[in-house]
Amino acid sequence: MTPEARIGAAVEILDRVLAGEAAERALTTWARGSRFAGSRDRAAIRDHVYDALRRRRSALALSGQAAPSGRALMIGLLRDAGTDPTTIFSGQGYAPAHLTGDEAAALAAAPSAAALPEAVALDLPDWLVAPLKARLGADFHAAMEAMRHRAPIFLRVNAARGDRDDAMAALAAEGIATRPSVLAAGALEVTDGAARIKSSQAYLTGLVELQDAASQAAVEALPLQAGLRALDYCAGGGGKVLAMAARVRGSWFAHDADSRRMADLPARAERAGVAVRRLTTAAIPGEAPFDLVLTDVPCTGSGTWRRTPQAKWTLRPERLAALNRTQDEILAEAQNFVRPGGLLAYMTCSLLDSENAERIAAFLARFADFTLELERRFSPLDGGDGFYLACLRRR
Ligand SMILES: C[S@@+](CC[C@H](N)C(=O)[O-])C[C@H]1O[C@@H](n2cnc3c(N)ncnc32)[C@H](O)[C@@H]1O
Repeated sequence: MTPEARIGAAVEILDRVLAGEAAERALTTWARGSRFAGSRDRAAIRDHVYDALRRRRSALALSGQAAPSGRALMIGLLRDAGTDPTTIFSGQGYAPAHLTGDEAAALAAAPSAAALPEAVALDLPDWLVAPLKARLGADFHAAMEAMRHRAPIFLRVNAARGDRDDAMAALAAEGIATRPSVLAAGALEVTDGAARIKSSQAYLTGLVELQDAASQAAVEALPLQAGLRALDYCAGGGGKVLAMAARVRGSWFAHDADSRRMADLPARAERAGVAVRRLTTAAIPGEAPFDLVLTDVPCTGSGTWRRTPQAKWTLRPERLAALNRTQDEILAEAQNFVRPGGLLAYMTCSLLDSENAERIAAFLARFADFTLELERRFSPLDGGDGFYLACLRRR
């Protein structure tokens, strides 16, 4: 496909996403109906679509148009990249059709990138600027600029299967280039060949797992002693419990309010060479107390919006408030299962204080037998996703 045809495909897919379809689904549907597209084409189109979704607000402003559409976003994105959109929207061959009179007039009247208001230039909903500034301070601008770009891909080396050098060599032999990340001892950043990861032997045999480096760093910061009994209370697919189990020997338990979310956990644990027992909510009291209860709670995911940019635009204050209530409830439930002297760990992939330090302050005000022992905050400027960890010790 020509570069113009790829942009035409992105326009088509973006229109479906703007009409309410999930980006992944729209990309897959398009690829199924477009067998002529090779893997490089699909990767380039995917990049266009995700760039446009991350930079939806600035791209629309740079197009000069009022209503978002695939064409408007791609016109704005091209302008942002310093390309004259009329050279791509040429109507020739498989290129998208010429700019209409209205599109050309809007483009001529559109502001320059330098003239965009802060929230528009940084691609943020207005209401999130103040809380993010409060949290990030002097890093606000650089961190939000980082969030406008594609996130790096990280692997976690499974210490139960091999060390970092083994993993780098095995991956390199399969055409996947990596470099060590400074964020976590077991983290590798993928620099080439990411599309091959899931079919590689290193992945299929459990030597490496896909996991963001900040998540890995948070798990590495947990004080884990060999022989401990630990419950991952919001286990989902098991990313955290598998990372903990790879670090030290212990008895590992996993729970999720929606047990279907743990469906893949047995296969992942087997691949990783660790044992994790799944528990229903009713079975937890029979196994409690635990030395460690981890609550990797549902959150806005504001630290991961590079990967899930649609979520940035759909979040509303009411949804954030509802999440805060759930976060408080989960902490209040989970503390029941921590032994005296044990640890309650709280994690989010959010940058917002209202989901992080404020929840911990609310918890400590309510449960006087816990003290804050450790707190870590990660921003995209550290290299991985935005992430938060608090460890609370029960007296
Ligand atoms: C951020 S995800 C967990 C991700 C997972 N720990 C991982 O590393 O792959 C949050 C999980 O909390 C679960 N959840 C929501 N409400 C819950 C509750 N009241 N008790 C336990 N789990 C809950 C959700 O079903 C979801 O799977």
